[in-house]
Amino acid sequence: MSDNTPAVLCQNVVKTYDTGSQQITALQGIDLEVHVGELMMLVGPSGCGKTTLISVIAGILDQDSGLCRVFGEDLLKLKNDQKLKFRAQNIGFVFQAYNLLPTLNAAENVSIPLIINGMKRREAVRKAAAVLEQVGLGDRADALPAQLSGGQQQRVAIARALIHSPRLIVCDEPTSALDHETGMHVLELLKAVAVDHSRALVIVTHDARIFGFADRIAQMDDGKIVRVQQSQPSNNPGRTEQGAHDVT
Ligand SMILES: Nc1ncnc2c1ncn2[C@@H]1O[C@H](COP(=O)(O)OP(=O)(O)OP(=O)(O)O)[C@@H](O)[C@H]1O
Repeated sequence: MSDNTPAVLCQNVVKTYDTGSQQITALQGIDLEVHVGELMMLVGPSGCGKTTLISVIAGILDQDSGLCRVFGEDLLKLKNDQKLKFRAQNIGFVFQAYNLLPTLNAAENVSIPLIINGMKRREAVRKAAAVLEQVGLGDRADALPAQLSGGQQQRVAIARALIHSPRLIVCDEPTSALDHETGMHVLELLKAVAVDHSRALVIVTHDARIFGFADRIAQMDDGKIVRVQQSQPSNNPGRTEQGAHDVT
């Protein structure tokens, strides 16, 4: 990988879902580049393809055509076990529905990426408790997902995406269940990771309160990227999109 290899490179990415009765083209030729050290937000109306796009980027879904590379790696070209390994080492994903394992407690859920990457269970759970502390859940490490509120489950999911220090973190609506203060804290944590300069973040959001954390904002509509805006530096991350301006 050369120094200027982007964290994410999508070229003419197309994805169609076949439901049997109909075909839905969710991505209609996406071109997108996310730089290393960048926090890119993806915004757009419901159903425009945001979750589909980040699922392709994270190697959870295969595109039908077009190119998608993550840190120079074309995930479509990897065999299944290689792809799983690449994802486990390099990508953290925060799902919209959190996807926590119901029979594992918070610390055990957060420890999963470390265990997949070969760490001993006891050490992984100990590290997980420390990351839970960072997201304000130090006292809920033993709780099962069903014993946690939606916002607490969301923070467990965020801790799980961060724990193995992946180079790419992809989040689907990471603040949807969080109050203002907790949402800002979580974004500060995520942003601090991206500022590391060897990593990148892609965040799907409808939450105007967090637009100010973005370096750039990509606007999607009907399966396409229609605009990419540079976010202006601001000391007020709670500002809205009016503060962004077009990149030309
Ligand atoms: N598994 C699936 N099978 C069939 N169609 C799907 C599937 N997943 C998504 N779609 C369709 O693909 C299109 C894009 O969906 P997607 O979830 O990517 O949009 P989105 O922008 O993330 O929406 P939202 O903001 O509501 O989460 C929609 O028309 C949706 O109905």
